[in-house]
Order: sequence, then C-alpha cells, then structure tokens
Amino acid sequence: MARGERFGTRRSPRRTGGSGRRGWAGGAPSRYGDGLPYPAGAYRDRLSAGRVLAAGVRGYGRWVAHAPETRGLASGLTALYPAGEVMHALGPEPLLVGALAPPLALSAWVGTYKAHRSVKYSAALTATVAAVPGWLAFAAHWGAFNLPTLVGYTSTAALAWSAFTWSDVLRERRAWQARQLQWDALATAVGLEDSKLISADDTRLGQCFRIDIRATGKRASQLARPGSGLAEDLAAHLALPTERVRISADAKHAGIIVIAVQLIDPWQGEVTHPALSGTASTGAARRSIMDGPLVLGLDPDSGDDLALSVFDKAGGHHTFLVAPTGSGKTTLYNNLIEQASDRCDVLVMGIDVAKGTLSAIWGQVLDAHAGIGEYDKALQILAWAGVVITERSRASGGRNHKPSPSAPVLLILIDELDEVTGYNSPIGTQAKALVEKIYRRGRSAGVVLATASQRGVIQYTGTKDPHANADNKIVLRVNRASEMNNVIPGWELAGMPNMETYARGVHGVALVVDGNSLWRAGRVRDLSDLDAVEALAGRRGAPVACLESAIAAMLPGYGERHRHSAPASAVPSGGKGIGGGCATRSDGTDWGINPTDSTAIDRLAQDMVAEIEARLTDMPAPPARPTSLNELIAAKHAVEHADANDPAVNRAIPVPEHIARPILRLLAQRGPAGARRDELVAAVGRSRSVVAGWLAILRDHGSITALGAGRAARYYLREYAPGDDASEGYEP
Ligand SMILES: Nc1ncnc2c1ncn2[C@@H]1O[C@H](COP(=O)(O)OP(=O)(O)OP(=O)(O)O)[C@@H](O)[C@H]1O
Repeated sequence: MARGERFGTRRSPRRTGGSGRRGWAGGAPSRYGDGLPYPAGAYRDRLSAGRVLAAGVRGYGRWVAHAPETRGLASGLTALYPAGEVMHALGPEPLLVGALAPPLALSAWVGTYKAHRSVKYSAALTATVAAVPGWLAFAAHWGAFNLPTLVGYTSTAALAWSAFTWSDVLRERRAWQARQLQWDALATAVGLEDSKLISADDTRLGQCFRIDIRATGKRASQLARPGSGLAEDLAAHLALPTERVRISADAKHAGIIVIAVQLIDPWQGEVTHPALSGTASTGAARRSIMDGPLVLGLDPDSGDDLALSVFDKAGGHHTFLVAPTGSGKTTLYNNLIEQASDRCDVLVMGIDVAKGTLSAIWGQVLDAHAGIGEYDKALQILAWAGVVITERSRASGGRNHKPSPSAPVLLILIDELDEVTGYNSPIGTQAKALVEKIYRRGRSAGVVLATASQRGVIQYTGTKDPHANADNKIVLRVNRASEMNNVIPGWELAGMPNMETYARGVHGVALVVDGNSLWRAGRVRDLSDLDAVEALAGRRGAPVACLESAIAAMLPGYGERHRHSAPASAVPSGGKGIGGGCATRSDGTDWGINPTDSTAIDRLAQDMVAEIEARLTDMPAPPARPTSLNELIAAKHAVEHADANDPAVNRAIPVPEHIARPILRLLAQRGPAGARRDELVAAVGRSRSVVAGWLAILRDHGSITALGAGRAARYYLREYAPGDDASEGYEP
C-alpha cells in the first residue's frame, strides 16, 4: 500500500484544512503520529472509495467511447427511463412536452439523410429522437415507475436500439473501423504509425489502398521510391513477393500514397491470342486505324489491354522498341503486324535484313518487305516512304493525314535496326538519312516507323532520332536495369517497373510508354508459335488498302515489288494498278482497289461477305407465326396510349432494349436521387410523349416507380424508391 500511503500523506493537510507545512511536514504533533489527525487507514479507505468511483466513471467513459453511437444510445435510453419519473414529479403540461417531437424529428431526418442517404438509418434515428419528447410527455402524465410502463419502455427502447445499431450506416462504419484497425496494425509494423487509411477498393487481383501519410513526417515521393523498402516490408507482412506490392504517390494529393496489393498471382494464366485460341469474332469487317489503338497484350493488374497507338487524331506515333535477343521481340512484332494488317486503312511494310522472319512469315500480308541481306530493298522501302511524306505534305500543306483505304497509313517495321542504321551497317549512311526523315516528318503525313534494336545506344540506332521523335517506347525483358535508361530516362522516378526483374521467369513481358509518359506493363499475347502465325498470315492475305495511285506512280520499282519476292503463281497479273497503287476513276479519284490485283479483289470480296454477315448476325429471326395488320395497329395503339392503358395491357408490352437501357442506366446512376422526366427524355433521345409512354410501361412492369405527376414527377429504380424497403441494398 505504499502508493496509498504516499497519496494519503500528501493530501491530508488539504483535507484537514491546515496548511501543507503544518499538517505534513511541521506544526504540532498529531494524536496519531505522522502529523495525521486520523489513523492512516481511514484516509486509505475514504480515498480508495473515491478512487474506485473515479475509476468506475473513467472505465464507463472508456467503454462508451469505444462505440459512442451504440453504447451512448443505450446509456441515454437507460437514463431516459428515470427521467420520465422526474417529469411526472415535476408535472409539466404533457402536450407541451410532446409538441417538441415533430421539429426534432424533422431536423433529425434532414440532417442524417443528407449526410448518409440511408432511409433505414435516418428512419431509426428520427423515430428515436421523436420518441424522447413523446416518452417524457407520456411519463409526465402516467408516471414511469410501474410494471406495464417498464415493460413497454424496455421493449420499445430495445427495438429502437437494435434498429439503429443494425442500420446499414453503422454496419458499414463498423466494417470500416475494422479495416482501419487492420491497417493501423500493419502500419505500425512497417513504420507508418499515424498514417490513416482513406479508402480500400477491390481490384481485379487484390486491393488498392489510399493512405494519408501527412502525420507520419514522411513524403509520398520518399515512400514511393523503389529504394524506400516500404513495398518490401508490406510484402513481408502480407507474405507476398515484393513485386506484388506497388506504391505510388497519388497524382492529385501530395500527402497520399496509393498501395496496390496483388493477392492473386497476375502471371498464373497464359495470354493467348484470340486469333489462335479461336475466341476472335469471326466475320467482323476490318476496322479503321482511327477506331482505336492496336492491342499487343494484357495488363494483368487492371485486366486492360496493353495498347499501342500508332496513329490517331494527333497524327502518327513512331515506336522505339528495345529488346535483347530472346526477349520476345519477334512475338511482339507478330502482334503488331496482326493488329495493323487488320485495319482497312493501314499498309504495313517490313525490313528484317538480319533474320528475315518478317518476310518469311508475314510476306503476303506486307505491302513490301526486305528479307535477309536485301539491303537494296530496305533502302528502296525507306526511300518510298520519303516520297510519300513529301507528296502527302505537298498535297495537304502539312495538315494531319486522313487515313482511308486508298490513302492508308504507312507503317514500316524495322527489326534489328543496327543492321540498317547502326555503325556497322553496310547501308548505314544512306539509311540513316532516310530513317531520320521518317522520324522527323512522317507524323503528319501518316508514315510511321516502328524500329527494334537489341540496345538503345547510338551504336545500334545510328541516330538519336528514335530517342527524340518516337512517342512510343517499348522495353521488353532486359539483362541490365541500366539498359532502360537508354530508352526511358527517369523510368525509376516515374515508378515504372524494372524490366530486368519484373515478373521473373515470365516470357513476353513488356513495358509500353506513350508520348505522354503514361505507361503500362504487362504481357504480350502469345504469338510465338511461328507455324501458327504463318497460317494466320495466310488467312489474312494481301492488304486491301493501296497507296494513292499518283504517289505510287512516283515510287521507282513499287509496281514490280511483288515480282521480286513472290513465286510467279502468286504474282497478280498486271501488277497493282497504276504503278502498284489504287486504280483511278475517270474523274481521277481513287477506287480504293486495283481491279487487276486478283488477291486484293479476293480479299475485298471476303471482307464484304464478312461485313454483310457481321451486320446480319444481330438481325432477329423471322417469327414462326405472321402478325396480322390488325394486330400491328392494336399494338401501335397500345404503345401510344400507354399512359391510359390498364396495367395488365402495359405489362404485356415488351420494352425494346434501346429504350430500356438508357432509362435504367440513368436511374441506376442516380440511385435514391432519382431523375426527372425531361432528363430521361434527353437520355433516350426520343420525343417527350414517346418516352412518357415507355415510362408508364416500365412502371407497370415494376422496373421503375414514379413519385408525383406531370413535369414534377420523379422516377426511381424500384430498389431506390423513397420509403421502399428495397432501398435497404443501397450502399452510401
Ligand atoms: N508473349 C509471349 N508469351 C509466351 N511466350 C513467349 C512470348 N514471347 C516470347 N515467348 C517465348 O520466348 C521465346 C523467344 O521469343 P521470340 O522469338 O519472340 O524472341 P526474340 O526476341 O525475337 O528472340 P531472337 O532475338 O533470338 O529472335 C519464344 O519462343 C517463346 O517461347
């Protein structure tokens, strides 16, 4: 009891009203010795009781503080019962007390519904708040301390407490608190005490957390830096490999970091190519290059495409690819050609003077190609590209080229760039000037380069133009991280993955960075089986697009290019229109096809059949029973008078997809806020009377409900209807 004694001894002078000096240290000796007027045990007992009481109050306070809403409400409801008896004793006018209920209820509803948009939560709280003056008024008149009132009060209070405690808002809040606690434990373990979890979202492979780190005294850039060790620490605590935890600074808030955790292995499945796996949509017509970027693979993080834009509204985008041997370069080029040759307004040419793979596999799909040792042809292709740039620029005055099948984008792929422009290339000097011209002037003229080299240094590229003028940079698996600096300086600071270590053991990984430095890493679709790819190329056939005839006529040797490379049987009689370009009409405009090129005509015919089939696939099958004219007139009448119809009649009218979809989508977006009729009219894009009819039909189908009438009417999805129990599912 040393503590109690010390406590008692120090406090005694004040309790006895004496001065500290006299009672404690000096003054007249006490009857009980030690300067105390009472036995020491008496102090101990009195003070211990006080301490117990204080400890009890403190403990109770702590207990309530743990769950202030539920425990506070329970305490309040308990205290309210005797308060009723006090009211009875005071005897105020019960009606006056009860009159407080409506304004209290109104303010409780407005305040809570605005904040949480939960009918259940607001209803429970409003009923509880309104019941307080109601109870006091009741008790003022009838008294509280009698058995029937006690039973009634206890059960009503228990009901109110349960409704509040199990409302969706509190359930959600408890779940969030549990998550926050989990994060706090994790944060303490990795040295991020005082950080705060802001949000936790499920992603395709795991979860993504946003953490407020302002109170930690650390900077987001510091924590997101690869060497910070935070990712490794988190991964260790979550028992995951380090690369499955990614940390980045929030782009919009310097005090927040984003932690993406992959709980599922992103590389567990193969990324097959739809054209080989049989999942490609058959019969679809070729699209335009303007319809969207080329797809090379999959970003396993998001499930999004690993896309590459070679031409869009901004013009052409050159591509600079760095890929050491065995890293999957050929496979990536296979994807590039497969995608580009599937566009109706792109012509692909290939230069692969080292290994000749592009010519050997894709020869018939390419408009021109240079294979092993064909340096002259390589120079010729590059020179043609230069003429196309000059002539298109002359015709357009430097405006961005508008691709079409008769004026296509020219995409030139060069594999092993060092063989063409590198220091040791036999054609280095001539090729360098031609490649530089394409890199510098090809963008607006629709002439685009994609060059691949094993390294990104000038000995391999021969020129700095790929670094300066290629918007797209692609890095495959590299042997040293430093190699990435040659292609994408600052990659580490930008948070891009290290392609030396990224997804170890996985083939075909690629980092794709666009002109805005937006990057995506993922896996290239597997087109590594060259036999299968060759068969695919055979099915794809010759390009349908052809160069402008006037320009084609200016390209030396362009009309004869297929004679050099293809077997005699495959050479179309008469070459490819005038100088190998598109044939022209009498008014001088291009047909977009060379009538003497049998392969192009075959290809075009196949495409036309495919397009017709694609358009016919969605046509409904003719009904088994014909519909009479009278039935049609009756159906038209029923739809036009839906507002006045019997609900049973409306329920029998099917709502077409193009009407139902925009209405239901808008109402789902709005949730409990609902939408006005004019907003739904705008969403459907039909006249007001037509949409009003369909709204009446949808209402009778039970898909939507409406509150109010005419212009003031507000529409809701069934589950969001105000006051409807179905709104329970709504998540604030
Ligand atoms: N996207 C991919 N999916 C699955 N496997 C791949 C992928 N890309 C490459 N591979 C594997 O890696 C091997 C090498 O790929 P590829 O031939 O494309 O490399 P490369 O860089 O062209 O090699 P080299 O320079 O020696 O010709 C392939 O045979 C295949 O097994």
